[in-house]
This record gives sequence, C-alpha cells and structure tokens, in this order.
Amino acid sequence: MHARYEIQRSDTLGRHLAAAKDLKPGETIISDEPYVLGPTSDSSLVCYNCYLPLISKFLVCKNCAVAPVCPGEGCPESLSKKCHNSTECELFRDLKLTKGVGPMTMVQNVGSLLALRAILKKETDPKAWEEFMKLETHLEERKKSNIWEYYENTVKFITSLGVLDNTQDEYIVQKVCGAIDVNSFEVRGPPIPALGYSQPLRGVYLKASLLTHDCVGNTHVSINDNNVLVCHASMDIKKGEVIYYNYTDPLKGTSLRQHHLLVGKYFKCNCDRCKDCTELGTNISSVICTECKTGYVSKSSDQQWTCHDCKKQFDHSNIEHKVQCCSDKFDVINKKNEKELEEYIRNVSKILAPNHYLLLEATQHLAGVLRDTINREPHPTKKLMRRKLQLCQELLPILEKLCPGISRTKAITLYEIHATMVQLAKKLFDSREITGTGYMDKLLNAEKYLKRALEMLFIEPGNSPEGELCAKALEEYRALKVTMNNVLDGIHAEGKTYMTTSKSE
Ligand SMILES: C[S@@+](CC[C@H](N)C(=O)[O-])C[C@H]1O[C@@H](n2cnc3c(N)ncnc32)[C@H](O)[C@@H]1O
Repeated sequence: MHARYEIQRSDTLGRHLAAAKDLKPGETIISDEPYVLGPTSDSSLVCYNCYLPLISKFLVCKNCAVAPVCPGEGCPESLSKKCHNSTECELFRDLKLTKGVGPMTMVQNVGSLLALRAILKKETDPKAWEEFMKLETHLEERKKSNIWEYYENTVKFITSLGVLDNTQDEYIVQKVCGAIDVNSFEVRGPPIPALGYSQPLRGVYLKASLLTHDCVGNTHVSINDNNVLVCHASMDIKKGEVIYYNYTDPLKGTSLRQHHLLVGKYFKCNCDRCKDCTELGTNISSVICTECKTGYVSKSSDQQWTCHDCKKQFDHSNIEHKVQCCSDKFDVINKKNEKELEEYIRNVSKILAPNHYLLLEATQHLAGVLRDTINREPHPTKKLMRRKLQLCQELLPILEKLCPGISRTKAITLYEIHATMVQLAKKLFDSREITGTGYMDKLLNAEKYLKRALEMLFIEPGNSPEGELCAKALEEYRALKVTMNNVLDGIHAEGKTYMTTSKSE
C-alpha cells in the first residue's frame, strides 16, 4: 500500500500528519493496533481480562494469582480478546513472588492499570515504548495543575512495584500519565449483559496519536471489536493538506469546545470555526437580541457580545448568565419525557438562537424519545411522526455544516429521517390519504436518505451499534425495494404508469 500520509512538524501544531496523496472520502488512512488499552483512571473494578464490571464478586487469575477476573464460568466466550495476556500474567506472577503483590493491591489500583501496562511495554516492546515516550505530554503545564497531585497514587503504586529501575520513577510515571491523557482515544468496552451499555475504556494508538485537531475534522475514526483503530478520510483531502481529527463534540459551542481542549489537551484552538463568531453561519452559541428581537447576539474574539443586526453590545455576564440558566434547566429536566422536552424547547427558544447547542441537544433527545414511542406503539399517530421528522430535518443542515462528509451522527440522522418517512408514507397510503403515485414519491424520497446513510455506515465496524445499524439499514433497503415494486405493481394493475410528481421533500 502506498503511504497515504506523512509526518510533518510545525511550530503551532507540533508533529502532525499530512496527506501524501489525494485522498477520497471513505479511503482508509491509518489502521492502528493499540499500544496500550485499559480502564479509565476513575474506573470502578473491572475484570483485567475482558473489562466487564466486577460488581460484588471476582476470582483471581489462576496462573498469576494477582489479576482480578470474572467469577463463575469466567469471561464470556464472545469476549475472547484476552487483555490480561500471557506476557502480563507472567509479569504479575513475578511481582507476586518478588514483591508480594496480591490481588487486593490490583483491586485498589484498577485506575492505574493503563499506566502500568504502558510501562510494562518497556521490557516487552522497547521499540514501541520509545515511540510512546516521544508523545506530547504537556508535562510542564501539568506540573502546575491539580492533575499532578491526582496521579500521585499511580506514582506510589507503580513505584512500589519496582518495575522502573531508577530515581526518575515519579517523572516517568507522570510522563506516562500525561501521554495517556493527551493522546488516548475512547474505546467502547464490552456491552454489559442485561444493562445494554458499555463502560468506556481508553486506548493509545501510536500512529493515530499524531492526528492534529480541528473543530471541523476531515477524518472519521472508528475502533473495531478487536480494538483496531481505523481512520478514514471523511471528505476529499488533497495531497499536502493537514489530516485533522475533531477531538471535541462538534455539536457544542466554541466556549465549551475550547475549554475542553485547554483543560484536556493544553492548547487554544485557532481553527476557522473557532475564529468565526457565527460558527460557520450556524449561530450555535448565539442568543436572540433583546433589543431588535430578531438579530442574533454572538461573542467575538475580543469577548464582546454584539447583535449581528442592530449592533447593540451586551454585557457578557448578563448573556452568559442567561445561557447558564438554560443549561441548568436542561440538567434537571427528565430527558426521557416528551412533554418536559417540548416545554423546555418552547421556553428556551424565546432566549436562544434556533440552532443553539442546548436546543440541538434537546432536539436530539426528543427525536430519540419520539423514535422509541413510534417503534413501541401499535398505532403511532401521524402527528408524532411528523414532529420526529421535523426535528431530524432541522438537525441535518447543521450537521452538514459542522460535520461535512462522512459523519456518524449524520448517518444516524439520515437513517432516522428515512425510517419515519417510510412509516408515515405507509400510514397515509393505508388510510387512503395518498394515492399509489404519492406513496411511490414518498418512498423514493426516503430511499435517497437511506442510501446516503448507508454510504456512511458501511465503514463502521460490524459489531458496533453503528455497524449493527448498517446491517439493519441494509435489510430495510431490501424491504423498501420490495415495497416499491409492490406499489408499482398496484399502480400498473390500475392501468396507470408511474411518473414521479415530486422532486424531494
Ligand atoms: C494527540 S497530540 C497530537 C500530536 C502532537 N502534535 C505531537 O507533536 O506529538 C495532541 C497535542 O497536539 C497539539 N495540537 C493538536 N492539535 C492542535 C491544534 N489544532 N492547534 C495547536 N496544537 C494542537 C497539542 O499540543 C495537543 O495537546
């Protein structure tokens, strides 16, 4: 395979990746095995082998007699990744024999397992360790912050094991913790049986850790069941252009994204979106002007809140207090309750710009609640379907701007639009509110959304929720084709020919 990227270095970005050739959307740029994988630093006890939570009982690995593992029959067969592998097991056995390390020490230090595993690679994979130690750590900034103190327990624990051999133990352990914090990716843990969710893990990937950030990325990253990270181009990337990955949530406003980057990654983002107070015309952080009542008030780079239309300037504490009140209100409402979400949207729409991130978040929750109701009820109403469709269609143009090209949230939104269009069209046809031709028009329109969703979902790993959605969407695509043929047959049976009457909805 020809190299798709090259490593470059600049004063502002440090080491980063640039395209070594023109890259097409969906093209694989990086495929990367984890250097290290493990529980987060604030994790409760999990099995060292499969990462399922150990709630009240656990066994100890038979060989090393140190690592806490699943009780009963052991780890589920399907989770055969063996994260507590034979190399680690032997190292732990040595620690038991030479240092008297017991299982309770490991139980108490599950939050330091990732750092310990990263350090043990020094012996087992010295070349990778060398690369790992070159990662950005921001050690000087960390020394001056609470994070240094936060990791003191990890320093104590690892030092007590005697796995490092010099007086620089504290420095090395803090450096390892810094490299993990600055460079790790969130990895989905195994689904917890009966609960249906997974605990997040963290993984460091040496190649992917060189991806630099932009609030509008040009890549799509997924991590498959074997914990292999795959980075695809999400749009056209020309040879020589920087390859970006968005470290933050694209549906959050600039202040929140910048705070996240500053606190967790130690830099101030200066991308085009961050420099534009309208955030690419979305006004995702803006409020409605109380002076002219129609314009949007946004914060410019000089921290001044100004109405784009009437130019009135507002006191920052006043606006920020208003937004904070809307955010506090959102925190306390029941996000599974349709009425509460509708009321919240109605109330804050009087204060916040229509695409404000708080409204987008409420919209996403409400669309999810409506989806569940529509799929659960035997006879969901058209009103419910139309409302869900409206919410998803409001979200789509924002996603097109903030996540151009291939995007997971966009794929899910497109899929949901298609699903509701199909359900609504069937209901209208069954109640004879539309003719066969009208039904066909609506199905063709839904098919366009489904095809776009599928184009994006195809690159998702098989066993991820998105991969499962891809399989479901493919089934529904086949079923849609069958329905369309049946509808066409019905039209022909009436002696008519089908000619589309609408372009799109
Ligand atoms: C995951 S590392 C990326 C590789 C890193 N540049 C290096 O030299 O090893 C993340 C760090 O890269 C730097 N970085 C990434 N994106 C940046 C950006 N858009 N502007 C400034 N610095 C950035 C920051 O120092 C950040 O903490």
